[in-house]
Amino acid sequence: MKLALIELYIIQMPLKSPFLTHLGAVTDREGIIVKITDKDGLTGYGEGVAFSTPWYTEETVTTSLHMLTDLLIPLLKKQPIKHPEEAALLFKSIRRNHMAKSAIETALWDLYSKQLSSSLSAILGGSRSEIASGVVVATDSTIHALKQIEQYVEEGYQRFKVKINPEQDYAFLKEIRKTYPELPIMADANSAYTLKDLDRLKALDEFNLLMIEQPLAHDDIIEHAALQKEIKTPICLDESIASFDDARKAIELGSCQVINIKVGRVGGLYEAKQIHDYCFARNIPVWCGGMIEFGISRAHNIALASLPGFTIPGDISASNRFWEEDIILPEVQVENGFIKVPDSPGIGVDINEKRLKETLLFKKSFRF
Ligand SMILES: O=C(O)CCC(=O)c1ccccc1C(=O)O
Ligand SMILES: [Mg+2]
Repeated sequence: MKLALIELYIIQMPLKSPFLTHLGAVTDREGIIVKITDKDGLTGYGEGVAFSTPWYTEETVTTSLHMLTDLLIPLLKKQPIKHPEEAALLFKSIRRNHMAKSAIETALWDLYSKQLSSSLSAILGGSRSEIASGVVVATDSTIHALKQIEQYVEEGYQRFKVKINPEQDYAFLKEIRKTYPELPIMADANSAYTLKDLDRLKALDEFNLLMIEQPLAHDDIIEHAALQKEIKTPICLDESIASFDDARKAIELGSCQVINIKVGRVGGLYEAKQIHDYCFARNIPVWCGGMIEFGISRAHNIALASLPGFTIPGDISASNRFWEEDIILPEVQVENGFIKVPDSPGIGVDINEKRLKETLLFKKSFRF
């Protein structure tokens, strides 16, 4: 792919309002932007979606920076590649560190698509010109949740996800269902329960949720299979699926009926597409998860979600859901509940250089 330069930017931005789960609050988002320039001056962008602390997965911004600087970029320097898939396979010689790998692998996909003057959506096999948009409500107050849902309904979102835990589940959902009996609602527990909570979880069946996401441990697929036999609500796995093999095993075991595919969590677009293809062939719906990310990662998610198996609106909301001003131009916009899939080369958005500069903490360059 004739790489000439890789630049890493660490940026930081406050969220418009805190994102609360039982695992803690996200008020400020740090992230890594990867820019790869080839010998013809074409550029590809990727984003590292690890958080500042390891509350969601084991990676952090600092571990990602270490992996990129000391291992992944040196690997790419040593081994020239012709296609992003070769990078994905090359990176398998390093265990896990999926978000670090994805940061650079996604930049290679953007660059590769631009080298072919094709949209990333087309390169991945996308079949949709627009994707349905869903949004997440993450608060510890029922009143606030109702207000947010009201606003998001007005903005046209097509699927609503609320965060739940044993302190905020039955009564919380009952209140929401009272106002919105028919709304497409799902709940995400981020591993707040164990099998001891079986009765609590069974009780949620009455709310007709689209699905319940990751109720049990972040690394479990055995107990989720046991739980799925006991509850009617479909289980969707997020944290438990870190790879294609994890997805295959979870489906074989009956641990879930739906999969949330996050590019960063599974190590890049190659792995994400493999999971999609496997699920699509078996009629298992998938949707694209979110990481409170900036526009570069959102743009990659939009391309991925244009694939035919993404039949449920994902956590791909507008730039203005989290940010006063995003780092891409144009920003991600939701119109009548849909986001347009760009047909211009690559991810189809430009970097907002002014915003990048304003939010920049640190920059590092690697010449090839
Ligand atoms: O809309 C988004 O970007 C994020 C949605 C979200 O729920 C989330 C955000 C950060 C970390 C984990 C999760 C999750 O899906 O569990
Ligand atoms: Mg989740």
